[in-house]
Amino acid sequence: MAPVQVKKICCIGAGYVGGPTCAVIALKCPDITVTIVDLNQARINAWNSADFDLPIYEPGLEDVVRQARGRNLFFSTDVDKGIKEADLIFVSVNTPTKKAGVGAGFAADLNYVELATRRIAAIAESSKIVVEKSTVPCRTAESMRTILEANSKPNCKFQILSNPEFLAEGTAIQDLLSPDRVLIGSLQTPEGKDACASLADVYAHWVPKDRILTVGLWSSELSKLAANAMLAQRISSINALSAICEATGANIDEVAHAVGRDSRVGSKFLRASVGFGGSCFQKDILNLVYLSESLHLPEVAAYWRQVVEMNEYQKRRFSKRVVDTLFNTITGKRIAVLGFAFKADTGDTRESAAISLVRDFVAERALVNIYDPKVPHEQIWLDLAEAMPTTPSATIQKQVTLSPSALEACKNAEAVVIATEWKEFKTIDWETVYAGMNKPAFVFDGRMIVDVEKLRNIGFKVTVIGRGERL
Ligand SMILES: NC(=O)C1=CN([C@@H]2O[C@H](COP(=O)(O)OP(=O)(O)OC[C@H]3O[C@@H](n4cnc5c(N)ncnc54)[C@H](O)[C@@H]3O)[C@@H](O)[C@H]2O)C=CC1
Ligand SMILES: O=C(O)[C@H]1O[C@H](OP(=O)(O)OP(=O)(O)OC[C@H]2O[C@@H](n3ccc(=O)[nH]c3=O)[C@H](O)[C@@H]2O)[C@H](O)[C@@H](O)[C@@H]1O
Repeated sequence: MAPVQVKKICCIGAGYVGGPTCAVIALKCPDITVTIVDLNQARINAWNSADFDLPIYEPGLEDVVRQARGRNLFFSTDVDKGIKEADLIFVSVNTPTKKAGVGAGFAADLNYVELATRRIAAIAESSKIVVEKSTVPCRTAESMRTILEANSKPNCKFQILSNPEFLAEGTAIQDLLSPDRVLIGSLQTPEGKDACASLADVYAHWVPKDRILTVGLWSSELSKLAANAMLAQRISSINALSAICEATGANIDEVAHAVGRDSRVGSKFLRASVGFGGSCFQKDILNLVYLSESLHLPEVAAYWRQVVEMNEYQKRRFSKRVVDTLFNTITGKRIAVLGFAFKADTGDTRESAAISLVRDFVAERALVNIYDPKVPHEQIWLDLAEAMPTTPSATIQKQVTLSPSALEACKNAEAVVIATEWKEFKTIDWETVYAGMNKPAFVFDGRMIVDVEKLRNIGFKVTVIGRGERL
């Protein structure tokens, strides 16, 4: 059997990964019809909206969707039709951390993957290649195969591939158009290798062949967890060093620069911060911790767990530094929090460090003004309610104000806290901010974006992550 030429792709899950990934596939493969399906009607409506008011904000995404939608890119809630017509199906559903039951707080909740897989088995009338796009624990493909084989019609054969996604939010389109690598894992059987070649042909429409890596299924699944764990580990390492810098007078920017110039270390992903956020780093590391424990490797589990613990410490340490600096109390004081997304250029707030900061400030009975250029206000209220389940919503609403601009958020504040590195925060009119603040006016930069000297000259008391006060 030769590799099949893929003509119709269905992607189950129209989220941050399924949407951009398959939109780019449609853009680059005009000969392939791509249908992205989701159970969430509101999300699909937004993808289909006449004014391209897409459900996620991602630079360059609208342009891609404008070019391909209606041509060979379709969004639909008709999951069954999508499955039936496709010869290749991406499963790109959410895999959050389990909240209850065995492995709660660590293991990945594979319920959505299983439901999607069962739906494929129930609906498919012909053979298909099923691709795990979601990030899953090692050997999930085996469970998917068992479910498919046990429930499918006799004439349907399924090949399972692992094709983890490495895009980062905020740069998703750029990452997809020019990936460092595309990873495809398959069983090393002739059928598995053929399926792998079929998917590789799809990517070969625009990705150079030497960037398409083909490996075994389990290596592919584990590589995704490993990549995220190692990226997050770099941030926790630099953040751990930032605490030493603050205590000694060293400057974390200078340390990161000096260390990163060693070509074996490399300069990327060494920016100290108020803590990493995003939907995946913590989830995927906890998943790795759970996997290690299940494999009776407690030392390995403890090693990776520390990456997450260091991140929690970093967030706590930062809010404590704010309280300590404001004379050990922030009760009744107004604090402007600039940025609520977990990083710049996204409206996503999942696991954002800003949520922890605001929660800590509210617990200290401060008044908090929040401004973010992209995060919808309803999302901020939802996140705060979830972060403070025992605090009445009336209390949260009384203490927290959502501001329409950075300048507005800073009015009458005692302190400005920069939680997200949005570009516009680099060009704030600090003189105007200073004039409108109570004195002494403090700035806490959790992202190392302000010009410290300039702000000190204006009169601000400036605290930057990873910088001690000693000169
Ligand atoms: N967000 C990111 O930047 C990245 C995420 N990933 C991984 O990709 C996967 C998806 O992540 P996101 O796109 O961020 O999640 P998401 O939550 O934005 O999207 C998942 C979508 O799947 C839909 N869905 C769930 N079950 C379904 C079903 N049975 N049928 C149809 N639709 C269904 C949900 O309604 C939702 O819209 C996760 O495993 C994640 O770890 C991987 C790389 C990057
Ligand atoms: O599996 C995933 O979901 C994705 O997770 C991350 O992507 P993402 O979380 O979107 O964004 P990153 O740029 O990695 O940033 C994550 C967090 O780390 C923080 N960060 C990043 C880099 C750095 O040097 N310092 C730092 O604090 C960011 O501000 C952000 O809060 C990975 O970079 C992607 O390769 C991966 O596909």
